[in-house]
Amino acid sequence: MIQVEHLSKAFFDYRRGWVPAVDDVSFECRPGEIFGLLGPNGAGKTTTLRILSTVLKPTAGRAIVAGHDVVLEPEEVRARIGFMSSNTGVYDRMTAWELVEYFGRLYGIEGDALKARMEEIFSWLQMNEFRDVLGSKMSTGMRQKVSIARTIVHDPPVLIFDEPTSGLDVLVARAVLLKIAELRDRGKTIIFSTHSMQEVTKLCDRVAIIYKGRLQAEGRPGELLERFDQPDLEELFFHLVERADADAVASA
Ligand SMILES: Nc1ncnc2c1ncn2[C@@H]1O[C@H](COP(=O)(O)OP(=O)(O)OP(=O)(O)O)[C@@H](O)[C@H]1O
Repeated sequence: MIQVEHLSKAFFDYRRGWVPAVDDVSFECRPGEIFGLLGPNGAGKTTTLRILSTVLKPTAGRAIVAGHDVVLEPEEVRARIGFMSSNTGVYDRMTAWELVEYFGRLYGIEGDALKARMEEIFSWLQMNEFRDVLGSKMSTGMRQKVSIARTIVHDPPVLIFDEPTSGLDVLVARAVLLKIAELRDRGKTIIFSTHSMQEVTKLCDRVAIIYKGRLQAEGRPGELLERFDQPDLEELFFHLVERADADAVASA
């Protein structure tokens, strides 16, 4: 379970001054649910996910992840989450098996328990045929599977994916999304960021549309279309962006 309450994060930038990357954002993600953060470039998605994964501290507000406050108990949070971003890579000189084993050990899993968990993951992700392939020799699809494997090796209840399909071809992207859906069906709490309406429509139980750091709307996709009287997610998105821009002009 993830609870985000009035979360804000501002960065100081010499050119732009204080940039409110995340501005008073609140939402909740529940177990067995995929929650999508949908927004354009620079909307504040990555900053939000970095706060949830304890990489960044918020300027204001709070976030509780798997029962622990991200600022007050970061280690408790880190033990209970898997965070995958485009930086969650593989190492050129380690094989698939060695890399996942290495991360398993970092999470404190050892011996038979680690071996059993790895066998389960390698077969679930169909990674057995490239167990012994070095990172430097892997295809993009293989690398993405290894990234998922290292993210879930400690079987965390909460999974945070920052644009997990960015830069992937349609086949690899589809395989990743199917695995994320399976993790949801196993009862995980999943949050992921995307700028793809299609991914949200296909995958998300609930979505938060974020623009310029602010949450513009949040709810089940179908419910949102009804609430704002829009025919599809794309139209809804443009409607919310135009409304936010008009509000910004009016209050300037
Ligand atoms: N370390 C930083 N220093 C200064 N500004 C930052 C920093 N990190 C993010 N920002 C700014 O905060 C805003 C939100 O950025 P963020 O990366 O969270 O957006 P995003 O929705 O993830 O976008 P993208 O889809 O491009 O990754 C942007 O204006 C960005 O330039």
